[in-house]
Amino acid sequence: MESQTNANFQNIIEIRNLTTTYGTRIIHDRISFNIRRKEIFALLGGSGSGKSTLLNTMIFLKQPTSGEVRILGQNIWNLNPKDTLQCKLNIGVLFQFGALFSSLNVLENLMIPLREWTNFRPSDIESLAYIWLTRVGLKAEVAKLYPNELSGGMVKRVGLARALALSPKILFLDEPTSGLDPKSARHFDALIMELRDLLGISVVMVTHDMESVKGAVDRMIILKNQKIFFEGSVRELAQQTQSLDLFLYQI
Ligand SMILES: Nc1ncnc2c1ncn2[C@@H]1O[C@H](COP(=O)(O)OP(=O)(O)OP(=O)(O)O)[C@@H](O)[C@H]1O
Repeated sequence: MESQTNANFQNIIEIRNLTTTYGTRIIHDRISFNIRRKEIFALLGGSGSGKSTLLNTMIFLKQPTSGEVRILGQNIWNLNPKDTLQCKLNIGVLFQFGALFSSLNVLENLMIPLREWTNFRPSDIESLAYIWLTRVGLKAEVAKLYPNELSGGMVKRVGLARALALSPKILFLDEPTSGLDPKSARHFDALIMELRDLLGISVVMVTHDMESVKGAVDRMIILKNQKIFFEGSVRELAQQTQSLDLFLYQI
């Protein structure tokens, strides 16, 4: 029997024989891999290798042609509407450009999911929004600013706070450090690791940032020619290649 939230599952996500297509074009050809609880997992590969498409199959944006995406034991593309909604509450997504509403200030942006999905009192929603703001390393004064008044790093942090607002079990990040200077990018990596430890979440990210891969990622897959070219840790990859740096930068 499928369990909805079996806390003992070692694999929080299981991809089984997954094939995705656009029209007649095959992007992934029967790929399988697992993502474990509390790990930071990267989807890597060259431009056009299908990283975003794969991420999209896990966040309800792209239906696979065949195969399964199992999250917490459930085949997510085979759920009834009520279970789909419940499953969506287990995931938080930070899109590449933050996806903040430009006409709303930071506090209002953060309160959106809490207003929509909880019955909390307005004063509690506001307090929670402030707590998340602090958790992602932003000061309370930032609450009143509008997105166009924020730096790139701050936009990412607000987007992160909003993705975490409903306490999801899995956080999906699309190119989290793109557009950030190297110092901000490493701070963002450190924040992701800290939040993973603090909240016990699993993190799945699409990235081109090889410093993130080397510094923050536990395991990864590398996509190539519709298949998984490599699956494992940075250390395992290093054992298979003469120059890890050269290899990673050539992906
Ligand atoms: N909506 C779509 N319709 C048709 N083809 C698409 C669509 N989205 C992506 N593709 C194609 O599917 C392939 C994989 O795209 P995808 O965006 O998943 O790759 P990616 O690895 O994330 O690329 P990048 O690193 O450049 O962002 C590409 O050839 C792309 O042109």
